[in-house]
Amino acid sequence: MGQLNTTHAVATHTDDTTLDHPVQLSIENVTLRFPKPDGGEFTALDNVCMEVRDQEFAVIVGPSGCGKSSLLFLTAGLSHPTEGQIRVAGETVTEPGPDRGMVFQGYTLFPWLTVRENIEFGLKRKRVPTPERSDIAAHYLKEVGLENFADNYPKQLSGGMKQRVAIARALANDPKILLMDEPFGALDSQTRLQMQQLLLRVWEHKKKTVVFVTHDIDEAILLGDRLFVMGARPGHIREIINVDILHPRTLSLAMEPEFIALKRRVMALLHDDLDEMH
Ligand SMILES: Nc1ncnc2c1ncn2[C@@H]1O[C@H](COP(=O)(O)OP(=O)(O)OP(=O)(O)O)[C@@H](O)[C@H]1O
Repeated sequence: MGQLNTTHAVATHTDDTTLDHPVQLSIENVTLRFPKPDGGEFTALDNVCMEVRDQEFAVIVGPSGCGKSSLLFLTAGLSHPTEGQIRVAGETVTEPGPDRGMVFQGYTLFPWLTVRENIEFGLKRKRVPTPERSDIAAHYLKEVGLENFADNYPKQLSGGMKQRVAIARALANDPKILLMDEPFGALDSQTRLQMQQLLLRVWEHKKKTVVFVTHDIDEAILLGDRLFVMGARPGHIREIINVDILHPRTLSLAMEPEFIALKRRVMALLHDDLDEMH
């Protein structure tokens, strides 16, 4: 594939700079079962294997109930696999830790702290000295465009602004991986598009390893380097799709043939899955 006559270029595999990066997240033969109320067990995830490389933007996309959130919760250390293991930078995950930053759909800011204090929260816990803390907070306030809201409380912010604070707070701790579970799911469509652009810009600056869960195919293709398409009953990885489109990416990408072809491919996979469920 070569250059397009548009603002978005399609990468060849030799352009793909993350291919030779070390593996940052490794999900190894992970099975997750829950006890059923009437006895027996329900298998939510079946032998899931995936690897995410340093600086890669990985998107997990799939139908409702296929286990996307469960996989992210396991990676966060908020729950434990029935079988298999998860490693971050080679270390087995046993509990939540500062190496994994989390941004979820619900606004999880501390309501009694200002925007600046929310962003500084993790740094304070790590006993980072005050001047350094202030510099880091100022940097991330600027990164998410909230310099003028540093002293506001969460209740004074819109939904999009709250999620910008959540992103800044997660990044301020300099995690190895940013875990994002439908972070824009509660936002109106216009704000959601703006947030996607903001996240892309921040990612293009910071090049953090990201694992992002969504059921929105457009969002998945716009943001992701690789899509892990999941199927349900039980949850499994159906296919891994490379999104060979160079950055910077903008919303106009959705009009381009490569984007539409990828969207068709993912939709076909998800529809197959729905057909199997009926
Ligand atoms: N604590 C639990 N106890 C029993 N079953 C659970 C539990 N948590 C999740 N499940 C089940 O596991 C399956 C996967 O759930 P999960 O929330 O991970 O899916 P999802 O793909 O994130 O769905 P959605 O897109 O609707 O949020 C679902 O069938 C869900 O009902």
